[in-house]
Amino acid sequence: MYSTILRERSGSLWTLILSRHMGGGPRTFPGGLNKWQWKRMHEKKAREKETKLLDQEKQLYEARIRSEIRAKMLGGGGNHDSNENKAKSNQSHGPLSPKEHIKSLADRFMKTGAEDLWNEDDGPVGKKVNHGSRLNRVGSGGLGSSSSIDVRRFGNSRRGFSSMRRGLGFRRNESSCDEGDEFDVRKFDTLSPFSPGFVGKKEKVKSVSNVVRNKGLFGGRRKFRKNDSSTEEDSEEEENGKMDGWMDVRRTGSSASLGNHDFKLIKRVQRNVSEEELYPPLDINDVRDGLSKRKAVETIMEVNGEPSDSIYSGKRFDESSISPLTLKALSASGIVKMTRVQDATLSECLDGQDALVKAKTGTGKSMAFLLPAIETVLKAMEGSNSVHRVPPIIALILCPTRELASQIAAEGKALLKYHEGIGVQTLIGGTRFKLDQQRLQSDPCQILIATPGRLLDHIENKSNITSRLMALRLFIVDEADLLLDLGFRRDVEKIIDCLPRQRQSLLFSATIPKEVRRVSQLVLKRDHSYIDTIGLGCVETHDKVKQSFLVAPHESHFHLVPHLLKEHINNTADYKAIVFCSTGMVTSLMYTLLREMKLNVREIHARKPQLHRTRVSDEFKESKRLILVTSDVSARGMNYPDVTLVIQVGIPSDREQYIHRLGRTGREGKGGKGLLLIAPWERYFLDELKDLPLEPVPVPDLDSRFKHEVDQSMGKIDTSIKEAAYHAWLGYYNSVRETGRDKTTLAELANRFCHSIGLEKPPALFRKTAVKMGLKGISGIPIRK
Ligand SMILES: Nc1ncnc2c1ncn2[C@@H]1O[C@H](COP(=O)(O)OP(=O)(O)OP(=O)(O)O)[C@@H](O)[C@H]1O
Repeated sequence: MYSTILRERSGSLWTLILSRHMGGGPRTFPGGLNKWQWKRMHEKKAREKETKLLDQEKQLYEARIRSEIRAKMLGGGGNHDSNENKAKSNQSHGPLSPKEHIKSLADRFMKTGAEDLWNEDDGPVGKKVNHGSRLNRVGSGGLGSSSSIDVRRFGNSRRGFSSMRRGLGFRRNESSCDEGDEFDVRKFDTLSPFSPGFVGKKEKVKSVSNVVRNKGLFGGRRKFRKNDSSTEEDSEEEENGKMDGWMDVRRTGSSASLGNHDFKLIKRVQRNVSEEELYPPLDINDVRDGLSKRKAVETIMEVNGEPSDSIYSGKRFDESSISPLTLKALSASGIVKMTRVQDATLSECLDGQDALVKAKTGTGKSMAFLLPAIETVLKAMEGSNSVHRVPPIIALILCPTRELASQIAAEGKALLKYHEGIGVQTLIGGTRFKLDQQRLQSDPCQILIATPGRLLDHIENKSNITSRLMALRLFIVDEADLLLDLGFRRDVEKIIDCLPRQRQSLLFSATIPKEVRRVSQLVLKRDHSYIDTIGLGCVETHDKVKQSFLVAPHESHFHLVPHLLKEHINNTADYKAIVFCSTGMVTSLMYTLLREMKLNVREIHARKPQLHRTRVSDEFKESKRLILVTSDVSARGMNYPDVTLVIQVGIPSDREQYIHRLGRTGREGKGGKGLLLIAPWERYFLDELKDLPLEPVPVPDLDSRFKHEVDQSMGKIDTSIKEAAYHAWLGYYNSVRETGRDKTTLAELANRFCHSIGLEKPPALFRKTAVKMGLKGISGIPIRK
C-alpha cells in the first residue's frame, strides 16, 4: 500500500516539476542542465528514493514477521526470556507493542550466542542513521513515535538476513554453549553449512571454543567494534599486549536506539598462546643452531658447486617429486636448479604443511608456491571421479596488486604448459565485473589468483565463486605482511570466512615483521612451520645491490632526480631505472617533468586506467634504456628484469616498503643500485635502516644551466597537476606519524614543497578535507571559501 502512495506522491511531484519547468519555464536549469537532463535527473532521484523506501518497508515487514513469530514462540513457553516477557506474551499472541518489539529485539541481540545475528553491516555504530521519523510514517502498526532503530541491524543486506536466519537456528542450541565457555564470534560466521568443518550445531559450538583457545589473540575483535578507528585502537592495544583481561564489557549499537539494552558482554579470551611461545627469547643455542644450519646449507652448496652468496641451492628440480609435465615446462623455460627458498619449502609444502616463508626479493618465491599449487590441483583431480563443467577452485592465491596477480598468472600458465585441463585465472580490479563472471564460466580454472577487493566483490555479490571455493585445498598469501596489515586485513578475514577450514595455507614475503608472525595465526594452523631462508643476523637486502642515501633540501629534489638519472644513463649502457614517489599525484608530476626534459620515461600509479598500467608494465618488462616513475603499486613482487637503479624520493611508508622497493633491482642474484633521496627532516627514518648497508652520498653540485633547464620544464607543466601533487604530498606527510604530529611545521614544509614545484601559493583545501586532516586553522593552509 505504501508503495502505491509513494508512486502517487512521486507522480504529483512530477506533475509539479513538469508544469513548472517544461512548459514555458526556463530553458536551462541549475548546473547548466537542459530540461531533459533535469527531468532524467529527477526521475532517477525519485526512483532511488522509492527503492530505498520500499527496501525499508520490506525490512520493517520482515522484522515485524519475526516479532510475531517470536511472540508465538514465547507464548509456547520459550525458555530464554524473562518471566515478565513470558507473562506478557501469554496474555497476547498478537504482534508485540512497539516498545516490547524493541526490547525483545534488543534482548535477542544481546544474548550470549546472539553475536551470530550480527554482521559487518551492523557497524560502525557511529554512522547510525536515525530512521525514526520515516519508520513512524511507514509502520502503521510498527514502531511508535519515540522509536528510532538502526535498520541495518535487522538485516538491510542480504547477508544480514542470512546471518539472522543462522542466528535463530543457533539459539535453539544455545544451552549447549557452556556459560563459562569462551567463544570467538568470528568462528560462528566462519562455519558455513557447506564447509567441511560444519558438523551440526552442537559440535559447532564445541569446536568454536577449541579454536578460540588456539586463536585467543583475535578473540571477538571483528564483530564488536564501535567504529573503524576503535578497531584500530583495539588492535593496537591488543598488539601491545594490553588487553589481557577476561571480561570486557563494551557498548555496542546505539543507546539512542536500544537504550539500556544496548550493550552486551563480551568475554575476551585469555591468551593461551604466550608471547614467549610465539617468540621465544633469543637463546644463544638458537643462534648457534641457526649458524650451524646455515653452515650446513653452505657446505651443500659448495659440494654442488654453488658460491655461498648464490640464490640457488644447488639442488635440481628433477630430484623432487613434482610431476613430469611440470618438470618438462621448467626445463623448456631453462629452469633446472632450485633457488634456496624453493629448496627449503618445496618438500614441506608438498607434504601439506602450513608454512610462513621469508626469503629475499627476486629469489623465486612465486615459483615456490606455484609448484605446490599445481601439485595440489593434480592430486585433487586424481582423487575426484566427478567431471565438472565448471571445476571447483583448488588453489587460491591472494596478492596485493593487479599487476602482480597478472604476473603470477603468467608464470603459472608457463608452468602448466603441458598440463591439459588445468587453468589459471585472475580476479583483479579495473576490469568489468560482468566480464569476470563470464570469463570464470567460459574459461574454467582450478587456480585462482586474486586481489582481495575484487575477490570480495565476487563473494559478496553472490556470484558462484563462493560455492567454487568450497573445495579449496590450498590458500596462498603472497606479500603476506602487507595483506595482513590493517589496510587489507579485514578483507582478508572476510575471504578466510568463506574458505573451508580443512585446507593448507602458505604465507610468503621478503619481510615478516614480528606483528605479522602474530597475526599469521589468522590464516595458518598453529603447528605451521616458519621457514626463514634469510637467516638470523642477516639483512633482508642483497649484498650485490649497492645502497646509498642522499640528504638534500626538499626544494632541490625535483632538480636532483633528473640529474641523478642523467648521470646514471651516461654511465650505464643498458640502463633501466625505477623512480618511486610517495603518491600517485607526485608520481604524475615527476613523470611529466622528466618527460618535458626529454628522458625516456613511463608512469604507473593507481590513478591510471588499468589498460595503461598493464601496457606500461609489460613494456617495462621487455625494455631496456627506459625509466619507470611509479608509486607503491610497483613496490611489491613486480619482476622487472635487469633494473639497474632504484631511486626512492622521500621516505617510504616503512622499513619493509624500503626493502621491497629496493628489491626491484638485484633480482635473480644480479647486481644493482639503490638510492634513497630524503630531506634533512626525514633523516630520522635512517634509524629504521641502520642494520642495512646504506652509504651516504654527497649532494652533487648542479650547474646553473641545468637548474634553469629544470625550472623551465617545470614551468611548462599544467598548474592542475602541481596542485594535485601538493595536496597529495600534504596528505602523505600528514599521515606519516613523525611529520603529521606537528601541523604547523608540516604546513611550512608543504609551502616549501609548493614553491619548489613552481606554485606561487599553496592551493586551498576543501574545508571538510582540512578538518579531516586536522589542518583547519593552521596558518599556511588556505581553506576554500
Ligand atoms: N629456480 C629458478 N631458476 C631460475 N630462475 C628462477 C627460478 N625461480 C624463479 N626464477 C625467476 O626469478 C625471477 C624472480 O622470481 P619471483 O618474481 O618469483 O621473485 P620473488 O622472490 O617472488 O620476488 P619478490 O619478493 O619481489 O616478490 C622470475 O623471473 C622467475 O621466473
